This record gives sequence, structure tokens and C-alpha cells, in this order.
Amino acid sequence: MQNRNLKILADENMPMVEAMFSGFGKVTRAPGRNLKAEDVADADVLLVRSITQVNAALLDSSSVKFVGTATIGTDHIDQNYLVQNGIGFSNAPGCNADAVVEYVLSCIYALADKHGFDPKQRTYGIIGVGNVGGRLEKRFKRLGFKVLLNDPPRAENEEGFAPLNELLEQADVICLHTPLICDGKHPTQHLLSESELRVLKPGCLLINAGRGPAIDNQALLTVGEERPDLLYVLDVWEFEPAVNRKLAERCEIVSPHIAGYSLDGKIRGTYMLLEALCRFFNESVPQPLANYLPESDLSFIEQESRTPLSIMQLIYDPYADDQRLRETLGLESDEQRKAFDLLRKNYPVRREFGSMTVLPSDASGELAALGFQIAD
Ligand SMILES: NC(=O)C1=CN([C@@H]2O[C@H](COP(=O)(O)OP(=O)(O)OC[C@H]3O[C@@H](n4cnc5c(N)ncnc54)[C@H](O)[C@@H]3O)[C@@H](O)[C@H]2O)C=CC1
Ligand SMILES: O=C(O)C(=O)[C@H](O)COP(=O)(O)O
Repeated sequence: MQNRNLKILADENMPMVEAMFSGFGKVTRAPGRNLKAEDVADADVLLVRSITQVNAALLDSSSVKFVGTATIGTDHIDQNYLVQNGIGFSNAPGCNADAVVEYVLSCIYALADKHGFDPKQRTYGIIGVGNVGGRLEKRFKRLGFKVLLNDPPRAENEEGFAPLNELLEQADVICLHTPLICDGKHPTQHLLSESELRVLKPGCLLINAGRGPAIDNQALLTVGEERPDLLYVLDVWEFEPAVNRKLAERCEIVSPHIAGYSLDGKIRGTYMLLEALCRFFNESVPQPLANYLPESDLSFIEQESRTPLSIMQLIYDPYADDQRLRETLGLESDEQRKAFDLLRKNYPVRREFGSMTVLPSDASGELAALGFQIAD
């Protein structure tokens, strides 16, 4: 890697940037949500997360040559502007998809335990079947669950997708994993509003770990008052970092946009931007990703009973994040918004277990389906 004396400005909440990018030049950090034009004026490379709006207002008076977002979503990036101005760009598709899958599975198993339903006896609807939704589909099918899929852009060329209303009327658990798209042929803004929410089955569990505005949050409240049977899990919020207190109190599980917040996913995201910057400068990546991922000790899983619920609770306990967010709901709005960002900035280390866990060969097939490798 040739030191090009680049000025690299990175979001303060992005792990291992110095370790990965210092070979290109000097790394400085800044809080992402309020980044201003003057902050980026002399940067050559800008590395952001979802909370930084990257557009003409931010970049017009800068010397930025490359923008990377260590996220899957790109709704905060004006990509047309970058192309028109010859600025290189990359996001990090799939970097934290496994973490979102583990978040969703943990919430399902936790609520199955609380409400006494058998996850296997439920029909699952996935809206948005990409990196995240596609992995979730595979996991659900390996668990023997019945799965319905809705993804109109993919349905244009592929079989196996259901119309949205059919999915909404038939699914007992609905998982939303679409990007935020505000225009075009298949917009996702307010994809679910009052009319869609009203057709949900009795006792339907609705999980949003995509983008908050994909569901009209006022409609969640309105319909939620008429339908006390509906269960909500929200990781993303229509007006985040603002969280509607009444809506949060109506939810079974709430969290501050951390479904993808595994350490693995964050490091993978930074690494994918390193790969993209190396491609941009036609260089090879100096080290493999594995050199940056800390070892994770999974031996404690052996000591626990290996039921799916206990495993999922060991992997990720949604109620820990739920409690931390609920404790901020009584704050004045500005303080609550700051608290939302602080919960994310100071997020505890959470490791993805995915296929990293090797269980003894007598582990049940259900555990294998949860994503664990079974020892030969
Ligand atoms: N809560 C969190 O921590 C995280 C949230 N996300 C969000 O989840 C979204 C999905 O992530 P990926 O699966 O990696 O993205 P992706 O781009 O791989 O998949 C999105 C899928 O949604 C489909 N889609 C687009 N418009 C649709 C519509 N109107 N109705 C139904 N499906 C539609 C696309 O065809 C695509 O298959 C991201 O855009 C991001 O906004 C992603 C990671 C973490
Ligand atoms: O990858 C995405 O898209 C996400 O939604 C990430 O969870 C966003 O995390 P931040 O970039 O907001 O830290």
C-alpha cells in the first residue's frame, strides 16, 4: 500500500479505521450526525455511517475524492452527485446482515417464550429479500418454518414471491428488510400504513429492522390502539434519533437501530471500504479480514442447555437493549435524541455467532439451522 499522504476523515463510531487505513495517510475522526462542510473541506477520503447526509451541501467546497459508507443502506448518500462529480463511492453490502438475522431470531424466540407460541407453528413473511432478508429466508427454511416472500423488484424476473397483501393477510410474523426508497416504481416509504396494518392476522408479530420510515409510525399507534393483539418489535424509527414514547411503550421490544451492531459487522464494514479504496487506487489489500477480527470465545455455549431459546438468549438478549432504550424515553426530546446516539456510540461488544460456533455432533438439527456448524 503506497502512502499517498491522504487526509482520511472517518466517523468516530467506525472500528479499526487507523489500523486499516493509516497506510494511505492520516486518519482523523468526527461525530457523524452533525458533520459540516468545513469539517470535510480538506479531506481526500470521507468514511461515514448512516447518520451522515452526504450531498452537495457537504462536499461542494471539499477536495473529497472517495466516499465510503460502512453500512448496507445508502439512503443517506446522494449517489448521483458523487457520480456527476467523479467521486468514488462504496457501501458495505451484507457486512452486518448476519447480525440482523441473529437480532430477528433472538426477538422471535424471546417472544415465543413470553407469549407461549411455538415458532415452528408460525408462518413467516419477509418483505425485502436481499442480503438480510435472503439470509433470514435460508435460516427460517432450515428451521422448518413456512416462509412467504415479498420483493417486487426481484419478482419482476424471479418466481417465488407473493403480493404484499397476500403476505400481510397470511403471515403470523412479518419481518421488514427493505431499503428506504422514496420514489420510483417500488417506493418503500410508508410501505405499511393504516390499510396494510389493518389486514394483519390476529396476534401478528411485526418486526422492522430495515428503515423506520418504511412503516407509518403514526399508523402503528392508531391501529395498535384498535388491535391490542398485534405485537411490535422496532429497531428502526420513522424520525430517529427521536423515538415516539407512546409507540415505544406499545412495542414488545424496542432498540436504538442496533440490529446490525455486531463487532464483526462493523469491522467487516470498515474492511469492505478498505477493499473498495484499494480498488479505487488499483492497489491490493494488505491483509485479510481475519487479521482484524478479534478471537471470540464461544466455549461458554457448551455449559448451557442447548435449546434454541437458550442459545439465542446467549447470542443476543434483546431485552438488554430494550431496557437501555426505554430508560431514555422520559427525557426531554433533545436529551432523548442525544441519548439515542450515545446508546449506539457506546454499544457493548456483541459478537456474531453465525457459523462460528461449533457444537458437538449430538446438537439437534434445530440448532444447526440456527446457523451453528455441527462438529464432524
Ligand atoms: N437495523 C439495522 O441495524 C440495519 C438495517 N439495515 C437496513 O436493511 C435494509 C436491507 O438490507 P439488505 O438486505 O442488505 O439490502 P439489500 O439491498 O440487499 O436488499 C433489499 C431488498 O429489498 C428489496 N426491495 C426494494 N424495494 C422494495 C419494495 N418496495 N418492497 C419489497 N422489497 C423491496 C430489494 O429488491 C432487495 O432485494 C438496508 O437497506 C438497510 O436500510 C441493514 C443493516 C442493518
Ligand atoms: O447498515 C445499515 O444500513 C444500517 O442500518 C446500520 O445498522 C447503520 O448503522 P450506523 O451507520 O447508523 O451506525
